[in-house]
Amino acid sequence: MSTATGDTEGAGGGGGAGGAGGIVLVLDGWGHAPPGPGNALSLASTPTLDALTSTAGATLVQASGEAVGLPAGTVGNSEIGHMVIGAGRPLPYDSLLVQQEIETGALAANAVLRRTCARLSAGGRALHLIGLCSDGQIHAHVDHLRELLRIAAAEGVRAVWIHAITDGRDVADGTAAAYLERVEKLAAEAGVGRVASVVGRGYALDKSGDLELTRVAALAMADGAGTGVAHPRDALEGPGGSDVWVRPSVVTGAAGEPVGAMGDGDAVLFTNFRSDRIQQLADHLVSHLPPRDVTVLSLARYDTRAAITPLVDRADASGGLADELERHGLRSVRIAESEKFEHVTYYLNGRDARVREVEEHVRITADGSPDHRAAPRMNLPRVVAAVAKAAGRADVALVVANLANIDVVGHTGDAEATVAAARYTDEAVEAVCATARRSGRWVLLVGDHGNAEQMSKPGADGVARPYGGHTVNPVPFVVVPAPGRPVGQVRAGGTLADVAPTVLALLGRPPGAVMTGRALL
Ligand SMILES: O=C(O)[C@H](O)COP(=O)(O)O
Ligand SMILES: [Mn+2]
Ligand SMILES: [Mn+2]
Repeated sequence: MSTATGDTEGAGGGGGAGGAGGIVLVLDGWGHAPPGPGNALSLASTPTLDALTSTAGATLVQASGEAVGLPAGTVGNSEIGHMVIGAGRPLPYDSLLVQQEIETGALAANAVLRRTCARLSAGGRALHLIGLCSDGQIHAHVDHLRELLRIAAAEGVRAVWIHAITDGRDVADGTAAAYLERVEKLAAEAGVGRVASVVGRGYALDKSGDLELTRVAALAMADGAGTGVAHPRDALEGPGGSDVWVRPSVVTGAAGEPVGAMGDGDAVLFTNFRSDRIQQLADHLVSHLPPRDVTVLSLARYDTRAAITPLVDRADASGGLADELERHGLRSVRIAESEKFEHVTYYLNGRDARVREVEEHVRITADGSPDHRAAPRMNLPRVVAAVAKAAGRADVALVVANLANIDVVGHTGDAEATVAAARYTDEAVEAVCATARRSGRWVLLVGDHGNAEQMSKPGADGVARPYGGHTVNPVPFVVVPAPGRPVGQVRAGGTLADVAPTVLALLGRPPGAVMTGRALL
């Protein structure tokens, strides 16, 4: 992963910039939908964004589904959004690659998976499947679990334990019971598999570094240490208050013993296709399991410290904006709060942790794990100040900043807090545009996927519930010209793949050789 610096500029020097250069603002979760009661963006007072999105420099671009390299009809997400913004082309995302390997039969023929199943079958040992149980398609999909259960049964594995992680963030809260029921049905259809533990994603998928949350999740899955329940759905009755915070619960047998603790000779397969939130748990589990000799695999490649063998590998994302800026010797400063720091560095660079000589990373850190519902402004003033500081430097060609509020607060599902987040974001955009005018820079604003424009959604039972997940809506794309340098009408019908070519054009450079996107100017 990328190196982090404090609120001051990171190390590094060199690399002049032709002209004053520009500022790219990724407004995370900034989707477009008609005004309406569930659209927090249209409900909020956002005079600056309203004016900017009504200019000739504004259009809508696609940020979901096949336009960015996701399965058709799939909502966008921050990882693929920032990867495609950086790559200048759609990238087959891990969820699409897994789906393709299921459809072609390649996953069922995977040598590592078949060898592992054969060993478990011969030795009477268990396979443990750990993953987010929903069809949110941001981190995982229960359809992938269905295929893995089918393969395990076909390969003769007789003991398969499912360690279910409940969602409530990528799908509506209050739907965990329906998904648990769906998982049990999938196991019954496959003829193998039982739920052994149920843990909320707040514990199991923490990525803030709160290792106590990770520890209690891992102990429930590995050792059967947690609140004992007779049936998986009983875990939802606990005090957690939401699907996200279902306390680590363990299904127990007649004598109160955990039914599916991990034993010597077992194997674990993580079924999330996205790494950033499960890697903390995976690393902890790998270090906790010994002296038990347990094989650990993952469905897709993870950015863990431990070497975990993936069943499906990643697409190449090199040759993007970071490589082109380096090739032209153009210095960039990347700025974001912790929640989105990896996105404007590691993911924008194509999941490449190398910090280039012409790159500086600024992480704006928050104290503790803040309650975003109560504090929707987050650390915006410090992000804006860091942007102004970088924009004031003549050696900086490009400032890239992520304004996280609309998405991070949107994920709480609290429409009122998200309206406030949108208002604060509008103020921040006005401040950045003023900085740009003072420093003679252009500004490019773009969403990475939708979220706040849809804050309610009917659940599986048809009942409208608060919805904090992402959408398939297009996102606004706006170029604010540098003072005295008009840009004219931007082209309609674009996608996130056109952002990097547009940035390079604004910097007076051609698109990268492997970029299929084209400048929208
Ligand atoms: O991980 C999360 O916070 C959400 O599940 C996905 O949000 P992101 O794709 O915007 O990070
Ligand atoms: Mn995002
Ligand atoms: Mn999000």
